[in-house]
Amino acid sequence: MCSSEVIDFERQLAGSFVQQLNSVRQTQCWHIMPVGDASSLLRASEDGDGAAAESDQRHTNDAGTRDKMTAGTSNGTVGPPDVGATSTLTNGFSVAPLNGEAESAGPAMPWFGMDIGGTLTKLVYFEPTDGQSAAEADQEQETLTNIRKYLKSNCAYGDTGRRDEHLQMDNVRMGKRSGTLHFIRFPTSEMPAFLELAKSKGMATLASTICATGGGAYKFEQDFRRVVNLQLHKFDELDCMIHGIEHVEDQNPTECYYFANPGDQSDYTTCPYDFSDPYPFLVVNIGSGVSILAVEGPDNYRRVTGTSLGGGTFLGLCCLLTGCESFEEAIALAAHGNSHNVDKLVKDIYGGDYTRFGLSGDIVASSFGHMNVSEKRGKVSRSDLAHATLVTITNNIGSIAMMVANSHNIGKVLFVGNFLRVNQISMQLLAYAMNFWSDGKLKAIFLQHEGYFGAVGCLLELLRSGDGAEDKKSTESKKSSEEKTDAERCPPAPDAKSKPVIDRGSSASSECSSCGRSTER
Ligand SMILES: Nc1ncnc2c1ncn2[C@@H]1O[C@H](COP(=O)(O)OP(=O)(O)OP(=O)(O)O)[C@@H](O)[C@H]1O
Ligand SMILES: CC(C)(CO)[C@@H](O)C(=O)NCCC(=O)O
Repeated sequence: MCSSEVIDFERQLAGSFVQQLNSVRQTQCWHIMPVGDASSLLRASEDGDGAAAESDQRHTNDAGTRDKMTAGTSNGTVGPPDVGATSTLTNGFSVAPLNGEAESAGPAMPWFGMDIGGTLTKLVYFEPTDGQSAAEADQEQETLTNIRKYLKSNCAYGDTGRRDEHLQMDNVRMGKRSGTLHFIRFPTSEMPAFLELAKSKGMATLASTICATGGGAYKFEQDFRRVVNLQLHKFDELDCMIHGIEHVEDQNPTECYYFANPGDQSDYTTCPYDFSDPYPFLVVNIGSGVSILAVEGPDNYRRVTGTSLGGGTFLGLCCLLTGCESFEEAIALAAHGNSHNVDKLVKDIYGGDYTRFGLSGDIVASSFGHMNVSEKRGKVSRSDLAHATLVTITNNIGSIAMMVANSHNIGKVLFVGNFLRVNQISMQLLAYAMNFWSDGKLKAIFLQHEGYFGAVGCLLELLRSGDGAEDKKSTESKKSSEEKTDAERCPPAPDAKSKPVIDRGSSASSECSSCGRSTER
């Protein structure tokens, strides 16, 4: 994955990360946030002003919180499109307002979408702003008003819940309503405290529909019922993510962006990517683990493969190796480290290049390959270890994404997931590697709302399914037989024992869980 340029690039990254932070702040690149956003335990209490002040400090820009493209682009084409009689928003995009009184179609408020992941829970809250009808206002319970006020007046909830104010989307269309989308996250490990907090805010008294996706929608279903008397309506996490991406991108012309000069290690300029002709594209969702999806058209995608070496691996290994306590701390350490003190390069083995197979001497031959020598172990810093861990995980994901893109003949690769949060090093490395190894044919595309698409898509699924009264996987019925899993293709034999099937993609052959026969994909 690495070349001499990658190596130099990584080196420079380490040295110049602080400089980057400063320069991107000057160019209003909102997604680069100062480190130190350390989370601790979520308490069932409000932080109020103090927390909001802490959060405000992390913003790179007070007014136009989503205008990272405006000053950072090279082509000058950035900004809201000319959409005629629409409202232009402070956050850089526009939507047509609803005419007249708001339509009351859709499930009862409040509208939440929740993605309960292996590491982080993402919550989106939709606040209608298209003018409440008198009837709606009368119906609104005091509890609901209080919850709305509580969510909106804080940027931190307890010690670990955070509202990502810089991602807020105003005048966004959801179903037949328009309003503001708020983005909130907290560690999934704090779910018990979150449920107690929700209970203390009166959620149990609201007969509302809560839709949820992610593995935790299944894992915590009983807890939601027991603690807050809520029945979860569950939706598939990958359906939700794809729909969330398409909807957010549709509402925000600057959602997608790419590095203008991925081959130039000193140029951090980003440009909005025009995603109006999207198909086919690859989605690499880097969460705790990694899922890679090939999207051929609307409601036509397939999970091609995945890897367990993802964001959770980076964080877990970093905590073990450096004693750090949070993702933010791990990223801050990595920014000051040098992975070459940890990794063994081709030239460490060959004394130079391995020319026959085009391997430059500066390519990493073996990640962490120096660490078997006690003298070298004695010399590495915590930062070097953090940097090497980040580079190892990132390069591995990039390498798998490249192989999948090439084998499926797909040129656009969307990288999403919270691993990329405040993680300029990985984004830059992915952009560089994709470009370098494909001779510029593959484009790495990043999205502003990184890890929130599942939660947005989940709320959309609720609206699509009317009152959300039944669990459904929205695209299930549309899957072609090629996309279906063995169990879906073959109806279970009456006496079939359930045998796990690992679906790692089209080239894999596996055994059908139902009939036991070998299947080629
Ligand atoms: N504040 C944070 N706390 C913990 N991890 C964070 C934080 N910010 C970013 N991360 C990174 O994001 C990853 C989780 O990303 P994401 O929320 O997209 O996945 P998830 O939904 O929890 O996991 P999965 O989809 O595999 O169930 C973590 O493993 C870590 O690398
Ligand atoms: C299990 C999920 C889908 C949960 O989001 C994710 O963590 C993942 O895709 N992990 C990688 C699993 C694999 O090895 O394919």
